[in-house]
Amino acid sequence: MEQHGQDPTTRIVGLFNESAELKRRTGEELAPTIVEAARLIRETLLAGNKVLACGNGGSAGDAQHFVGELVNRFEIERPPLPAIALGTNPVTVSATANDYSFEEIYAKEVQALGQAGDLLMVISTSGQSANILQAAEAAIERGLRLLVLTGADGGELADLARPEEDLVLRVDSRTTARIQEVHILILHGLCTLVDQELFGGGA
Ligand SMILES: O=C(CO)[C@@H](O)[C@H](O)[C@H](O)[C@H](O)COP(=O)(O)O
Ligand SMILES: [Zn+2]
Repeated sequence: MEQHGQDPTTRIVGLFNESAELKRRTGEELAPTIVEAARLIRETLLAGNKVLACGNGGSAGDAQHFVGELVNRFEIERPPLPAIALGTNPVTVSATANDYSFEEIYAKEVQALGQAGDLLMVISTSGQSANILQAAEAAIERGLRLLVLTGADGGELADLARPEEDLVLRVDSRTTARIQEVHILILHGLCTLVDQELFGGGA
């Protein structure tokens, strides 16, 4: 809810309350689906496959953050897990965007790196970013499964997800920043469950 015209301190307290309320509500709505998403990640890794992740702007950072925690570690000592954040090589991204289109930057990497059985995590608060939609389409074509983190009404991205194979975690808000704040909590929840269910650990 927009609350302009307030003094800055009140505005900031309002932001914290809005974020906390959305987190509380999303936890109640999505906890079982987050548990299923962790199962999808676990099945992918146990089958010897890997996780790819992508997003734009802040969500690109979220994809990289999550991958960092899989490859390094989260809360316990455990072996590194195979995960790759897409879009992190400026040479690949600029060449693809320049020679083809910005819409293809992630799809090309999915075609290059994705193998049947891998999981592609796509993060888009609107569910409408063209490069993310093309990545999801390329993943489906190559036999990957999708884990969709989105917001708003899920956009075309949520519609691409197949009920039997993919999972959608949709945060029920229209504000990009608030959705991203909840996405980060979801990602940390997934890390905790991966630690716990694959290695018997976690705080
Ligand atoms: O971090 C933020 C806003 O908090 C921005 O960088 C935001 O991620 C960008 O505008 C993205 O391009 C939005 O894309 P999407 O989430 O709609 O796919
Ligand atoms: Zn941001």
